[in-house]
Amino acid sequence: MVFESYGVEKYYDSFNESSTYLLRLMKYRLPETNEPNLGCDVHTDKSFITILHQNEVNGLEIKTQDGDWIGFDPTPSSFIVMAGDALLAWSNGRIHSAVHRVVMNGKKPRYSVGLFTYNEGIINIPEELADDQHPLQFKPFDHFGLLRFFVTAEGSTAECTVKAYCGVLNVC
Ligand SMILES: O=C(O)CCC(=O)C(=O)O
Ligand SMILES: [Fe+2]
Repeated sequence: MVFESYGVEKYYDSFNESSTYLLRLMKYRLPETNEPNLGCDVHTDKSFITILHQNEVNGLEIKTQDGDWIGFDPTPSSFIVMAGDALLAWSNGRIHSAVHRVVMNGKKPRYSVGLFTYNEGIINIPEELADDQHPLQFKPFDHFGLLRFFVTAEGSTAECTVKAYCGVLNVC
C-alpha cells in the first residue's frame, strides 16, 4: 500500500524479496514497589515496519509532534502498524517513525508480540521521492549496518540514529 500510494510499486517485488522478519514475544511484569513503571524506554524502531499485537493490557504510548504522550485502547483483535527508522529514510523523510514507549499502569502483566521487518542489503531511496521540492535527505543505506551503528556510542546517543547514519540534511 505504501509503495503504491507513492507510485513506486515497481520497486516492491525486489524490496519484498530482500525482506526478513523478527518475531518477538514480550512480557511486561508489574513494577514492584518503588520501581519505575516504564516497561520499555522511549525509542523509535530501527525496523522498516513494525506490527504489534497485545493482550488486553494497555501501555503503549506514542509521542505526538507537540510532545504529548497518547495512549490508546485497541480492540482485542487490533494490530498496530508503526513506521520504523528505515521507512523514514526510504520515504525520504515523508513517513516519520513513531516515538513510543510502554508504561505499566495496570494491575495485570502485559504481553505483546511484535513483527519487525528488516531488509538485507542496501535500501535505496526511490528517485521518484526526491525532487527540487523534496531534496534527497538520506543516502542509500545498509539496514543491518544501521542496526550495528545503533549499538555504538555514537549511534545510541544520536538524536536521530538513522539521520546520523545515512542522513544528508537534518530532517528529524
Ligand atoms: O510492547 C509493545 O507494545 C511495544 C514494544 C516495542 O516498542 C518494541 O519492542 O520495540
Ligand atoms: Fe518499539
